[in-house]
Amino acid sequence: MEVIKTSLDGVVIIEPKVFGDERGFFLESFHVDRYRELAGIELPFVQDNHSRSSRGVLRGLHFQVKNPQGKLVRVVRGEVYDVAVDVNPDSPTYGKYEGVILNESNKRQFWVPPGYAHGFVVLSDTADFEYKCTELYDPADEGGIIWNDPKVGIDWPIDNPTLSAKDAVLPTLDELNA
Ligand SMILES: Cc1cn([C@H]2C[C@H](O)[C@@H](COP(=O)(O)OP(=O)(O)O[C@H]3O[C@H](C)C(=O)[C@H](O)[C@H]3O)O2)c(=O)[nH]c1=O
Repeated sequence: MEVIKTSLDGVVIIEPKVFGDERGFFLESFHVDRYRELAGIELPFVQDNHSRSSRGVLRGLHFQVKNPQGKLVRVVRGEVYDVAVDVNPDSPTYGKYEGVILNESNKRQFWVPPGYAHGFVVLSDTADFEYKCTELYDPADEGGIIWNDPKVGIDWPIDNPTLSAKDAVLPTLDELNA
C-alpha cells in the first residue's frame, strides 16, 4: 500500500495494493498492523458506516466535539470530492483544508484523524460512501461548520450542492469560536 502525506498533520491518502485478475480485483481495505505502521492509525475502530447519496449532495462539514471521531473513508461506487478541515484553534494549520477525489476506480482511502471536520460532495450519479470510525456516534455531541465558510475557502467542484436542513445552517469557524 502507498501512503501520501498532506499539509495537515496526520491526514493521509492511502492507496491500497490491488490484486487484479481475470475475475476482477481484491484489496485489503484495512489491516491493523499495516495501517498503524504506514498510515499512523493507532486508535481502534468501533463503528462502520455506509451512506448513499446522489449527484450534488454535500454531507458536512461535521465533527464530534467531546468524543471526536477518526474516520477512514472510501468510495465503493461512484465518485466524491472529500475534504478535511483543521478546526483546532491552537493548530498551526487552523482553518486549512485538504481535498481529495475518491472513487471506485482509484480505490483511494482518506484517513481523517480526530480533531478535523469532514465532509464530501458527490460528483457521480450516485456514490456509496463507506467509512470506519474510532468513536461511536453521539447525536448530542455533533458539531460542524458551514460548507462554504469563506475563512476556509474550499474549492468545491460544485456550486449549489444539496444540503440537509441541518447542514444548511451550520456556523462558520469564526462563529463557532466567537
Ligand atoms: C452519522 C450517523 C447518523 N446516524 C443517523 C442520524 C440520522 O437519522 C441519519 C442521517 O444522519 P446525518 O444526516 O447526520 O448523516 P450525514 O450527513 O451523512 O453525517 C455524516 O456526514 C459526514 C460525512 C461525516 O463525516 C459524519 O460521519 C457524519 O456526520 O442517520 C446514525 O444512526 N449513526 C451515525 O453515525
